[in-house]
Amino acid sequence: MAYYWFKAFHIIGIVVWFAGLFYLVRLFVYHAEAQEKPEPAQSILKKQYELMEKRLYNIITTPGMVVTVAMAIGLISTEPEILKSGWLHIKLLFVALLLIYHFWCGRIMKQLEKGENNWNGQKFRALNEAPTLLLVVIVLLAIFKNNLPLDITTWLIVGLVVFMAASIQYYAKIRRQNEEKLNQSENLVNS
Ligand code: HEM
Repeated sequence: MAYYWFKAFHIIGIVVWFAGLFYLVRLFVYHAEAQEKPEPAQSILKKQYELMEKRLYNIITTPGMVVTVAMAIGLISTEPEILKSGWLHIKLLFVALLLIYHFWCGRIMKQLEKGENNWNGQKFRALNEAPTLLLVVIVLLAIFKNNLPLDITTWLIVGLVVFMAASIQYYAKIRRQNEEKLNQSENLVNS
């Protein structure tokens, strides 16, 4: 029975962790764009995003990670045989990448606070696609385990995820270009 409790809270931890990671990097997008705004808007927005990022990272994202990992340790300690499974070893490689991404985001947060990060919104938007790919691969490994099919269906699904991520980036780019054009024509009318 303990195994099911660990698994339930493992999945709850994952949901919380990913919600935090996705929202954090979205805040980085707004934060980076705020740095291009005129004063006093720039300082006001910067302060607000710093506060939101810190709270999100410390109260949601990191606890989500801790719960996920702690419950995984619980799962393994109740069924140590699992440690011999090949799929778990591969999954752990991707989880390691996810952990690196998590702490790297924490570093970016501090750099933004000190004004030491000069990434633009576009770069952060692209960065926000990385956890999507990790999520898909890790969940597929956890579900299919050693039977993960590497046939056309899997590649079609991975291709679809990449296509969706690229389409979102493309749509955001077109929308920003239209906004810039609108702002330029408004400035022309006002001047
Ligand atoms: C320290 C890192 C992790 C370890 C050691 C770990 C280990 C495990 C173990 C032992 C199970 C039980 C497998 C079973 O009952 O068949 C499990 C289930 C699961 N894990 Fe993880 N996990 C980790 C992180 C993650 C992450 C980051 C995700 C998602 C991105 C994830 C997704 C899942 C899912 C969806 C299940 C349920 C699979 C099922 O019931 O068939 N895990 N994990």
